Amino acid sequence: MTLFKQATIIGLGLIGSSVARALRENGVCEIIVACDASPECLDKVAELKLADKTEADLQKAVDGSDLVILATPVGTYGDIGQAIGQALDFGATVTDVGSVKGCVLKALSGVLPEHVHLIPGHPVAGTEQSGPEAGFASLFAGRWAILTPPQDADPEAVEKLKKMWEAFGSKVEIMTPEHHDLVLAITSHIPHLIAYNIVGTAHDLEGVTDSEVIKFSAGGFRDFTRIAASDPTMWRDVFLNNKEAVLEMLGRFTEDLTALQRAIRWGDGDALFNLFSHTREVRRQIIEAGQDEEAPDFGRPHEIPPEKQAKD
Ligand SMILES: NC(=O)c1ccc[n+]([C@@H]2O[C@H](COP(=O)([O-])OP(=O)(O)OC[C@H]3O[C@@H](n4cnc5c(N)ncnc54)[C@H](O)[C@@H]3O)[C@@H](O)[C@H]2O)c1
Ligand SMILES: O=C(O)C(=O)C[C@]1(C(=O)O)C=C[C@@H](O)C=C1
Repeated sequence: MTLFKQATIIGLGLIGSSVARALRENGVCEIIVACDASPECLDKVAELKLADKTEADLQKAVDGSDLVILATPVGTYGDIGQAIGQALDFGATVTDVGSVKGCVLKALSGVLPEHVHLIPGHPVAGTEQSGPEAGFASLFAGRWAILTPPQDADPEAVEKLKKMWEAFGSKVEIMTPEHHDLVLAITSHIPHLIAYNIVGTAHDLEGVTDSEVIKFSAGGFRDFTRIAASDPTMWRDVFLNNKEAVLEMLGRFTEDLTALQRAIRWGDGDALFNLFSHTREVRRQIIEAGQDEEAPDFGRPHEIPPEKQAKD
């Protein structure tokens, strides 16, 4: 289904390159232009034939495109917006895939011209890997794509973008950026913070325990190390740009952790057992939802091709 004439993707890492593959595989646009700050990345994109054209210059890259997708760390948006603003085609749609949404309008609405449709987006799908080789076309299939259009957004432009994500196999939900950032703070951002912290603490203990923390790391810790291997630049920008929601959710998390600490100290087995039973039920519900085609499937595992999976 051809929805756009020419799509420019800025940032051809894991997500941008997956978008390029999905655009092509599903015939969503006629021409794909790839733009990235890294010459090595653009060389790889050309070698993998992920785009019809590679272009290092931001203004040249967006010229003639009716769709521009930002797929760089969210902290880069302001500078990119400044650079492309005057070069955008009349009536073009500008969207993004960033993990934080409140910051997008703040960074871009002042620097983009009035004639473009700015519709922020976020595919809730990813892996811990980075770069154009890590991407794959089916990354978004069966996953949510969240759009956070401004209140005065053009309904036709929103609908077209919704159709693009649906063509990739995603289910689309529309919400406010504030709601997005609060929900994702607890379901995605804090889990990453916890993983970074526990792996960091364990690494610090290495000296004390004579390397045994890593040597005897059990399944649970290994799962944390996968998440803690995620891209440092991307996640630095997530936390700096979703500060309020993350700090609010972290406050609640810390209170609950203190309650657990107290239960352990005072031997309150019932409190521990009740919480662990409840969380087991949450997991069961998530798995069930993932298997039910009609239900939300946040818990459904990715169909990650074997060659793109984390190596243990
Ligand atoms: N990794 C995930 O699981 C995931 C999931 C959903 C959304 N996201 C979001 O997608 C975006 C990209 O993440 P990723 O995982 O693909 O990262 P990545 O590190 O794999 O790729 C980012 C690419 O952007 C390029 N880049 C950086 N600054 C640039 C600039 N100023 N101009 C042009 N190119 C620039 C880099 O060279 C790199 O090729 C982020 O905003 C992230 O929050 C990531
Ligand atoms: O599966 C993973 O490795 C991810 O971290 C993906 C994940 C997530 O937290 O679920 C990470 C960041 C995103 O913005 C969306 C998805």
